[in-house]
Amino acid sequence: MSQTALVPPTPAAERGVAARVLDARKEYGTDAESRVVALDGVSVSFAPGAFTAIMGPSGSGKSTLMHCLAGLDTLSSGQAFIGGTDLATLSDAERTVLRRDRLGFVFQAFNLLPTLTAEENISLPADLAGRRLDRDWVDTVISTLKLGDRLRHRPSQLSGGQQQRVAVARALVSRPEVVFADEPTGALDSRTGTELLTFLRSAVDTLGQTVVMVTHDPAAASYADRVIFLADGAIVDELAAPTRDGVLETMKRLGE
Ligand SMILES: Nc1ncnc2c1ncn2[C@@H]1O[C@H](COP(=O)(O)OP(=O)(O)OP(=O)(O)O)[C@@H](O)[C@H]1O
Repeated sequence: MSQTALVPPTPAAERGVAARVLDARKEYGTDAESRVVALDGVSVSFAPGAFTAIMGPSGSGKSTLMHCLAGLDTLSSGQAFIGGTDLATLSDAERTVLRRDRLGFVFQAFNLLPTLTAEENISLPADLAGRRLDRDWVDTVISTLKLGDRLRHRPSQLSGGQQQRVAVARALVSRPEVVFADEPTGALDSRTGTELLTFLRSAVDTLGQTVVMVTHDPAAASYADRVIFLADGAIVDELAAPTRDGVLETMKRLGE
C-alpha cells in the first residue's frame, strides 16, 4: 500500500473549512531571555475557494502562522487543521505526504531542482505522488504563465521572474486543497507580479482554488477576498473585499 493512503483527502462533508488554527501558540527559545512568542493564541479559518492575504509588520508572525498551517512547523499549543485533518495527529512522515499530496507552495526561494527542466519541475510533485495530471489544465497553466517556450530550460537558464512562474505552475497544476504563497511577487517586476496575481485570482474564481498568501504589498493584498492583519503574534484586524487604499488605511491605523 502506498504511503499516500495514510493521509486521505478531506471528505466532501468536511470541506467547509480548507485550513484553520485554533488558539495557536508558537514559542521559540526556552530560557526567559531568548524566549519569543511568535503566535499568541491565534484562531482563524480559511474558507475553501477563497483567496486570503496575511499582512503585518516584520516579525509579527506571518511566516510562522503559514508554516504551522502548512505542516512545515509545529505549534507549541493549540491546533492546526488542513480540511478535517488535525496536523498534530500526524507523524513527520505523514505530514510530508500531506504537504506533497494536498498542498501547493510558492515560496521566495523557488525550490526548483537545478538538474530538471521547467516542465519536469512543474510535474514533479504529481509524479512523486503517482498522480496523473489533467493535461488541459496543465496546458492552461503553462500558457497563462507564458512558459510554453521555456519548458525545456533548466532553472539556471531562466530569469528570476520565469523561475517564479515555474514555481507557481508547479503549485497549481495538481489543484491542491490549499496553495500557500509567501511573498510570491517579492522578487518580480511590477508587470510580472501583476500577471502572477491575476493568475492566482483567476484560479480562485474559475477553479475554486484556495489560496493563502503572505504579503507586505497593499496592491498584492487587494487581489485577495480577505486580508488578515497580524501584530505581535495576534490577529488585530481584518478586511473583506480589500482595496489597495483600504489596506493602506488599515496599515496606517495599526501604526505600520
Ligand atoms: N527559528 C526561530 N527561532 C527563534 N525565533 C524565531 C524563529 N523563527 C521566527 N522567530 C521569531 O518569531 C517572530 C515571528 O517571526 P515570523 O518570521 O513569523 O515573522 P514575519 O511576520 O513573517 O516577519 P517578516 O515579515 O520579517 O518575514 C519574530 O520575532 C522572529 O524573530
